[in-house]
Amino acid sequence: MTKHSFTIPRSVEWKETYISLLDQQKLPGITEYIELNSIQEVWHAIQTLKVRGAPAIGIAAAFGLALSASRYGESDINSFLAKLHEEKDYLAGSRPTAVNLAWALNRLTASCSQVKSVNEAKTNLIHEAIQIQVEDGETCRQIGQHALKLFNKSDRIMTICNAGSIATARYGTALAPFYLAKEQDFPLQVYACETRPVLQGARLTAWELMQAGVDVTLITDNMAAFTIQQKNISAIITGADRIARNGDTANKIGTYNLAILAKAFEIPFYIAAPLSTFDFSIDSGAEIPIEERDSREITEIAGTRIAPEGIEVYNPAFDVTPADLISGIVTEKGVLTGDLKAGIKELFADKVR
Ligand SMILES: CSC[C@@H](O)[C@@H](O)C(=O)COP(=O)(O)O
Repeated sequence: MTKHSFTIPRSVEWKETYISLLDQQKLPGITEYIELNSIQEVWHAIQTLKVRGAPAIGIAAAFGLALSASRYGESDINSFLAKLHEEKDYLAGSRPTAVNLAWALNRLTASCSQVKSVNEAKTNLIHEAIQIQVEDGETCRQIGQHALKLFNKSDRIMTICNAGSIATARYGTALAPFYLAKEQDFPLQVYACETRPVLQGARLTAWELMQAGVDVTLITDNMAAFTIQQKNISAIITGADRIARNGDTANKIGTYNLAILAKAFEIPFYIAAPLSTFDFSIDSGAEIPIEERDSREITEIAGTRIAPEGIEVYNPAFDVTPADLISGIVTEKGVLTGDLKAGIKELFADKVR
């Protein structure tokens, strides 16, 4: 038993006949679990950010597909698998950027590649979805252990968005070192960017780190440069939604700004992500699909209009940080530094084209 154990609620829970989901849209004011009973409800929950963060999206989708398939009436395995693939494609379309979504769904269909009966397939799907969630918790802890070694006692670290416990099975990716630091009485201070337009930093990172007793200070996104200078920030760490073969990394909009600032201030800029966030099918970040979201995320704050009617809006949810601005990528296998393209190639040696 560690000295400090934290009790951040799980974002997704498998309940056999439904999925229980922490509604991240309502946080921090209301901690509410909703029941998802159909594949359409899972699609909608992902699309509307009730569940968000690359690994958590993958976990929710995996449970959604397993739940839906458990109710298929088909007795013929080929018709069952045809329907499974159709629903997999449907769920994969709920959000385009985080590759963990397709990765988790592919794992589910792969778990049925050798099955002989519908019952066997239904059992495998549920088992695989549970396994994805269990593995992700362990993976995130390993990421945290590797990331923590990058920091010194009393460092002040900046982050953006929420790559925390509720964005994963547990611990998070970029926030995992802060949980482990807390467990080990290793003092660190976190500066969280609020993360416009939908404020994952202010609503979620601030909330979950405070719950865990982590020393966290909230700033608006446009305070980043001044804060790095005034507060002597020693490093920046963020999560990722998709990493290309050359190390270019898509993450929440504003991440690229921070990477440029890190270079200007000569401090390290780290990405923390599991291997499931790497997309070996693409050579560079130019091939990453960037989600554009509803203009009201920008023209409104909490339902109140703040911009003139009729204004043109550009609302990309993610940006791509070029590999040459990234000092290191922390995975469950360790920290990649130097030539990221070569490091990634070695990490995925079995998948090299
Ligand atoms: C461990 S979560 C990693 C990323 O998914 C996270 O940093 C991020 O950008 C999330 O964006 P969101 O739009 O909230 O799903």
